[in-house]
Amino acid sequence: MWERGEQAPLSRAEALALGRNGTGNRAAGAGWRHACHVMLYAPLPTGSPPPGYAVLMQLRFDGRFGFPGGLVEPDGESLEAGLHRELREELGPATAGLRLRPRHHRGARVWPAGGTGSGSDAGLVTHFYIRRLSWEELVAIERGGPRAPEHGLEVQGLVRVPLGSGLPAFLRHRFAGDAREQLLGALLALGIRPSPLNEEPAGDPQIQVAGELPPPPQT
Ligand SMILES: O=c1[nH]cnc2c1ncn2[C@@H]1O[C@H](COP(=O)(O)OP(=O)(O)O)[C@@H](O)[C@H]1O
Repeated sequence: MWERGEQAPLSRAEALALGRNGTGNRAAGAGWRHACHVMLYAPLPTGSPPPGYAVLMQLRFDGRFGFPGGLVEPDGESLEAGLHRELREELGPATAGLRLRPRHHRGARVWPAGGTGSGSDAGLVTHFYIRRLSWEELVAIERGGPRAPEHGLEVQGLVRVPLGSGLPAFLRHRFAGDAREQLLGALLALGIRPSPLNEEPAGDPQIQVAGELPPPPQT
């Protein structure tokens, strides 16, 4: 079972200072694997209804939702190069020219060895990036998705996150790693939050959005 890290997010530099597989944090008896995922989003064309953004996630092979990305090679591949490689594999050729920079890094979380339930003796660091696209870039990536090498294998398809009344229901899905927390944090940063008015009537104890949703009605 994945246990949520309690610590505050680390900066890119702090997370890299932990080291990589077998090269860092020997005192803890384990190296660190680094995984990078990115939220790609774009403003909708002028005149579109609020909240005015399209935000991409993907349905993974394991039935969970997550952001595009994956594990960085332990042999010196930079975080951004690893993320870019994963994007080309998962989303296809439309991402080939996409520039991903350290300034797009929005924080990292540390998952000590065994915390993923994978049985791996390496801890995991999940890095989160946010990259704004033009509308044309986003649509090109969506259209190119079926041509990606991993389409239908690791990735079942890209989805736009429903940002209106469907958001609370979307958040009930299962998410990979800390993707749900990453999504919520990114949406809040964009000024998007689930409206209590849009909340479904029967309260679901699994839905807890920054403690802002009202308690379920007493029946
Ligand atoms: O969107 C995400 N946000 C945060 N962590 C994620 C996300 N997707 C997957 N993970 C976690 O990161 C690790 C590696 O990710 P992923 O499965 O994408 O890599 P891979 O495709 O290289 O095997 C997994 O343990 C997974 O739980």
